[in-house]
Amino acid sequence: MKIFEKAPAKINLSLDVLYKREDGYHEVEMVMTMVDLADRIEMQELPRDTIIISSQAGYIPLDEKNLAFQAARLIKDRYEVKQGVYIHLNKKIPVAAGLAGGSSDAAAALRGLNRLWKLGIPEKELQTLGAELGSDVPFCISGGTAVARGRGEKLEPIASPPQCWVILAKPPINVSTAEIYGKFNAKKIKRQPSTPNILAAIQNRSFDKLCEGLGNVLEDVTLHSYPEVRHLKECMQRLGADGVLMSGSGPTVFGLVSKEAKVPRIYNGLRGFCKDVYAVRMLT
Ligand SMILES: C[C@](O)(CO)[C@H](O)COP(=O)(O)OP(=O)(O)OC[C@H]1O[C@@H](n2ccc(N)nc2=O)[C@H](O)[C@@H]1O
Ligand SMILES: Nc1ncnc2c1ncn2[C@@H]1O[C@H](COP(=O)(O)OP(=O)(O)OP(=O)(O)O)[C@@H](O)[C@H]1O
Repeated sequence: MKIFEKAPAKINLSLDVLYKREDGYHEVEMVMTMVDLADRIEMQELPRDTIIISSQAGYIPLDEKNLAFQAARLIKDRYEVKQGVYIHLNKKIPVAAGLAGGSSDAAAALRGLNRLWKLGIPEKELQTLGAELGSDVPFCISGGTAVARGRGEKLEPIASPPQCWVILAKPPINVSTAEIYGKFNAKKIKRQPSTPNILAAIQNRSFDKLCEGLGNVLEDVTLHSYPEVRHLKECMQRLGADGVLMSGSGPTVFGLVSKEAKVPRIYNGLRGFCKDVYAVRMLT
């Protein structure tokens, strides 16, 4: 049997860091939502006890470093599944971009293998498993829009933001999440927390307040270390996006745009100097 799962990209509408924890992770509070830029994952059962990963993308690991491989191994070990699986990743989400591409693949593999092997694992339990693979994986299991707390695994689903266009642009650099959290100094934050403002904007269905409320405390760290990200953010603002923010630890910058007529101008303006540009919708 062969099954398919979609693995959409996420963006952070807010990202507040409360403090650094004893375990080295940071306690966060953030609002995340999905956009309709997605990898497509194909899973096929193998009679042999093996996990094989392939992808059309030449630039991701295909061995045990791949998060989809780790997801398959975890579910096989935990539920004593003897069959194997062949997983093909049709990558569309740029890698190491701050869009949770690998995390979403891992979540899609957990959801898909739960179906393929008829394990009947409830969603909450899949999220607990996912947390062993990465902080963004639990959110990617359920998707939608949610407030994430803890290190990202404590989720509270909320209403979707007002519908709009999302323009994503990734400069040609890779940014390590560990490096950015490592350089972040919680004591030096100048900004007010953004999460309450985003929650209020969503509750009031106000696109303007959503744009005003956008905030990510990791942005200053990445913009300081990688000036090309700052340049991209300034370009997107100049081209007329209504609200602009870096997603996650970067380097992807997203712009929210309410009027469809403005999208081609911003898209084409960015494409002039940046290869990875996407105009997508939020997934509601
Ligand atoms: C930046 C975000 O993408 C925002 O959604 C997430 O907070 C990071 O999620 P992720 O990439 O799934 O992160 P993980 O793979 O769990 O962790 C990568 C590294 O980021 C740092 N990390 C991650 C999450 C967190 N709450 N605090 C941290 O300090 C840790 O150094 C960790 O070693
Ligand atoms: N299935 C996968 N797809 C993409 N990258 C993967 C995958 N599995 C492992 N990786 C590795 O994970 C690293 C981070 O890639 P990913 O695209 O998940 O980053 P990201 O979008 O910044 O994630 P996040 O937003 O969760 O921090 C890369 O170095 C990549 O080699």
